[in-house]
Formats: sequence, structure tokens, C-alpha cells
Amino acid sequence: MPELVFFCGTMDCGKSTLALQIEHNRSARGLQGMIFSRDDRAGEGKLSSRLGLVTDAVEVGDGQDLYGYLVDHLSQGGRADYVIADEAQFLAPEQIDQLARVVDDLSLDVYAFGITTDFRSKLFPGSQRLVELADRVEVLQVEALCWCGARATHNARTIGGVMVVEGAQVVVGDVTHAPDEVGYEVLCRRHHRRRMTAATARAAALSPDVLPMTSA
Ligand SMILES: Nc1ncnc2c1ncn2[C@@H]1O[C@H](COP(=O)(O)OP(=O)(O)O)[C@@H](O)[C@H]1O
Ligand SMILES: Cc1cn([C@H]2C[C@H](O)[C@@H](COP(=O)(O)O)O2)c(=O)[nH]c1=O
Repeated sequence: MPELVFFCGTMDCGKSTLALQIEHNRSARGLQGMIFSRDDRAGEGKLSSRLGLVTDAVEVGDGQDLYGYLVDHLSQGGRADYVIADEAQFLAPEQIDQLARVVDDLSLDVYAFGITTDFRSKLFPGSQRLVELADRVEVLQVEALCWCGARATHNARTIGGVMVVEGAQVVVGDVTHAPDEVGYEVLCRRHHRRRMTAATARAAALSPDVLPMTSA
């Protein structure tokens, strides 16, 4: 039976790498995938992983009908044996419904990849709809780690290393970034709740309040 599968996790846990591996394994057996992405860091119409691999993708636009796109593609003689949708958190809930229809009415497997929650630990609307509709939700097993060594479960947005909690839900960025840029850091829940990033934890450890007293 074809399935809608949602592969999720924090940023930097290997979602895009897995998407590229699924694509590689299927294309090596002569299958052809339809690859959707949106706002990938590598640019428009790309699906990229931090391991350096990248492939072309159809850049999903606002209001684009993904079911209609596939029907047009197939009826014009194009081929699609399965569908991959990366950065699926950026898709609208209606577009997730369209992906579910691709599974049910076109009998294609759809593999969607995305982060579940934003920098405020709220569900992205697209991810919420995926959790509601997916046949399977798979949490990636290569865990990203918080600076404290615990499993990272949350995404923090940072400016100058300091966690921020105000701003637009969507701001494309990376976990590696210039110190003064908006960036992201994955944290365990405890440190996300306390807004304690690697930089602020380091600063707190060095603050005079916690330095040992010297006799000199
Ligand atoms: N230099 C490296 N050597 C080995 N693995 C790396 C390296 N850089 C990144 N990775 C792996 O790639 C993962 C990020 O992969 P990516 O597919 O870009 O993540 P996601 O799509 O979930 O944000 C990291 O968690 C790490 O496991
Ligand atoms: C937490 C959070 C993330 N984003 C953006 C930042 C990146 O461009 C993507 C996630 O990509 P990845 O391949 O999973 O690393 O999402 C955002 O726009 N808003 C957020 O709150």
C-alpha cells in the first residue's frame, strides 16, 4: 500500500540526507521521483544536505496545487513513481492534504521531511497537518545534541548567540552562521525553556558571580 510518511526531527539531524538517500536508492533501481522543496538554504529549486549533496527539486510556491501539478505532469507523459517533499514544514496545510490525495488517488508513496516545531516550540501548520494525516511519523534516529550533551529536541533562533522568542515564524537560516547573523541552535527542552544557548551558558560559567574567590 502506498504511504504518506513524515520523517521529522530537529534541524541538523539528517532529514535532507535521508531524503537524498531514498532518492538515490530508488533512482538506482530505475524509478523516477518527483522532488518538491521550498526555501532550501542552497537556493530555489534545490534539495541540499549539509554533507554536501544536492539535487534539483521543484520549488513549491504559495498556493501551488501539488496534486494538480502531478496530474498535469503524468497526463503530459511525464513519469513519477514516488514523491519526496523536503522542508515540508513550509508547506501550507492544504498542500499536505494534496500530498495525501497523491497517495490515495495516484497510488504513489510520498516521503515528507521537516522540522515539527519552530523557534518558539510551536508546531508549523504544515507539520501539524502531516502529523494529522501521515500513515507513519518517523523521528530520525541520528540525534542532534544540545551543548549539554542531552538529545536535542527543540530549535532555538539566536542573534549573536542569544536565544530570541520574537519574530516571524519563517526565517531561512542555519546552525552554522556568522556571530552577528540570525541563526539557529538545537537544544534539549530544559535549556530551550531556560533560553540557555551554548554562548550564554559559556558566559554564565565565566561570570564573576560563579568564579572561585582568590586570596590575592
Ligand atoms: N562534516 C561532517 N561529517 C559527518 N557528518 C556530518 C558532517 N556535517 C554534517 N554531518 C551530518 O549531517 C547531519 C545534517 O544533515 P542534513 O541532512 O543537512 O540535516 P537536516 O536536513 O535534518 O537539517 C548532521 O546531523 C550530521 O550528522
Ligand atoms: C526553527 C525554525 C527554522 N526555520 C528554518 C531554518 C531553516 O532554513 C529551515 C530548517 O532547515 P533544516 O534543513 O531542517 O536545517 O527552517 C524557520 O524558518 N523558523 C523556525 O522557527
